[in-house]
Amino acid sequence: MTFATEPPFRHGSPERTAVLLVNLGTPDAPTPAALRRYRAQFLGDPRVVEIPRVLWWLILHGVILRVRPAKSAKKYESIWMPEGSPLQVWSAGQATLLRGYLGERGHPVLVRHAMRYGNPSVPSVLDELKAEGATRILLLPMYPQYSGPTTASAWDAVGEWSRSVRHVPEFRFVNRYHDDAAYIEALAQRVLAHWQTEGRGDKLVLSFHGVPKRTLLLGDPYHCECLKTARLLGERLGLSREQLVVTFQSRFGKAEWLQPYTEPTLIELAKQGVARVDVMCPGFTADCLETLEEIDQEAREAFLEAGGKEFHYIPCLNDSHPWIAAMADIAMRHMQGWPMKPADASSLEAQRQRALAAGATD
Ligand SMILES: C=CC1=C(C)c2cc3[nH]c(cc4nc(cc5[nH]c(cc1n2)c(C)c5CCC(=O)O)C(CCC(=O)O)=C4C)c(C)c3C=C
Ligand SMILES: [Fe+2]
Ligand SMILES: [Fe+2]
Repeated sequence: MTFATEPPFRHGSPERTAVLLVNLGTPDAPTPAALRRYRAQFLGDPRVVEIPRVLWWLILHGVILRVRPAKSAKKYESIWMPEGSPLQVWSAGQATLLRGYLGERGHPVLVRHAMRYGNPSVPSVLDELKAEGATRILLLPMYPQYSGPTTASAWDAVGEWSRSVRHVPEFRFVNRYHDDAAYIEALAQRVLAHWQTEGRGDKLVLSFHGVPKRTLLLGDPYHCECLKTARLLGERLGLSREQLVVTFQSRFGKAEWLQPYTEPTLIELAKQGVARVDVMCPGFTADCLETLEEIDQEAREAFLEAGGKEFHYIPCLNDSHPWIAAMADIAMRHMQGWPMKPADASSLEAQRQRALAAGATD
């Protein structure tokens, strides 16, 4: 084991605070080769697929890395934006906007985004932040609900990076904000804005990314946190139990995952005569393959084919003003005790106006 050579320590050298947003990651291009690289890293993580390593290696290299990348590349192609993968585009934008918001609130901090799998990688961004003088780093996951395969896996990457560093920055980790009032309010504003222009559906379907059911039985809090988010959002919107439907999507592999599954539920609703559904994915803070392709394309088609009349997809929080403000609130709360300038409360409305002028959505 060797540690990086670092400039000699000096008292009084500037110390900077940084916020690092971490999301899952996405391929660099919508091609089978890029997909294979991304997936080998993602699906090779023992936090993501919990089966004996030898068995998993055979399945991974035998089937998953050979057969499915071509299929998956076509799906990515259908959602790719001119600037790149939606998850990448939104994540970069969120970091830029958050930097502005925190600066206005008296926290002139470095803000970056990194991906657990793919680029920009967690170690490469931590290297950059350290080179820029960051001695305090807040890790903020773009997953509101904690789970081993997402949140804990991101922290694994931070831990691995630290093992090669001599002077490790002071880290703080936000594990969850599934019940944070500002996050719930940002979701509610997204739904209300949609209802205002499009009217209201018969049901609001909240579709969360699934995990294997086994992880729930082994003590992962993810399922419980998804249900709490849904309950709080339902209460905020004044919805009855009948009007709110919680489902889990993106099942992968043959094992049972959290139920009820999104697409079969939508088909069942259509068959029961539900004419219009509004569908939202509160567990994703940025639109990505799983929302734009799996929900807005595939699930939409399934619902309409089963006799449903109207399918309304409500976009993720992305660059909406209430969401960036919520991120700023959450970050500030976790940075307490770190040196900072006092917040200038009078500039908050001015900040909102500038954010809107700069392209954030309200
Ligand atoms: C939001 C939380 C997420 C959880 C929990 C999660 C668990 C999980 N995912 C897989 C397998 C796949 N996930 C895929 C895509 C994907 N997953 C998340 C988020 C969570 N995953 C996001 C944001 C994305 C989108 C990435 C993008 O590029 O837009 C995929 C598809 C990628 C592909 O190769 O086609 C798979 C497969 C497992 C096994 C798992 C829990 C154990
Ligand atoms: Fe996933
Ligand atoms: Fe999917």
